[in-house]
Amino acid sequence: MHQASLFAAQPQQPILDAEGGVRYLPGVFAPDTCARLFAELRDHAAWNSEQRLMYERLVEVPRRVARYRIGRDELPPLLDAAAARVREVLGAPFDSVGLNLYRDGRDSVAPHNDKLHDLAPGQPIAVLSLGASRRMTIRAKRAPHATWHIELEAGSLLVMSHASQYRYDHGIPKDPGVVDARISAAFRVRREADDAMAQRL
Ligand SMILES: O=C(O)CCC(=O)C(=O)O
Ligand SMILES: [Fe+2]
Repeated sequence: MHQASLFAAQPQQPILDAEGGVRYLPGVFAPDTCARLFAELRDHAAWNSEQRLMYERLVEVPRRVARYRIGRDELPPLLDAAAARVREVLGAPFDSVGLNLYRDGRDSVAPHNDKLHDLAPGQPIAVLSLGASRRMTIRAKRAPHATWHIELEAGSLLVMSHASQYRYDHGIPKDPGVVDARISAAFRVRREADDAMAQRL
């Protein structure tokens, strides 16, 4: 089975497809920008605990989350600036951002693909990492389940194509060695925003 670990100082593209596959871009944001944004989000984002139905029981998801519509909700100011930068770097009209707060290595996100029904086809999903590094596991849904482990460092963008969500799951496994917090900001383009833009062209 294909297994690869990436701990990269250079851009990487572990998965290829017609929409850019999966790319890891380290160092897009400078360390001091990341530190300020991390502190702003940790202290001022509208964090929620969410519950999920699992085996007919409601359980709390093992992280905190917050969501904003870019251009419609009032974003924490540094997040607004970061969103503009991510739009510019990737040339995609991101209009929503989902935040995840992993308080320490006991927090995690289970393997999943991002729900595609309200996302614009052909547009990427970009995950900005802040705070502690955490390892993302990306795994092909089909046997023999090729797997990549990518160390997501502060300041990096992990960019996943829309198409990749059909063929791969991604997750952040628990890691007892991690004692510090991490925040990720997942930028997405909603389907309706893309339609509205197409109608204006
Ligand atoms: O925190 C991460 O790096 C991944 C988050 C994620 O997969 C999601 O919000 O859908
Ligand atoms: Fe995800």
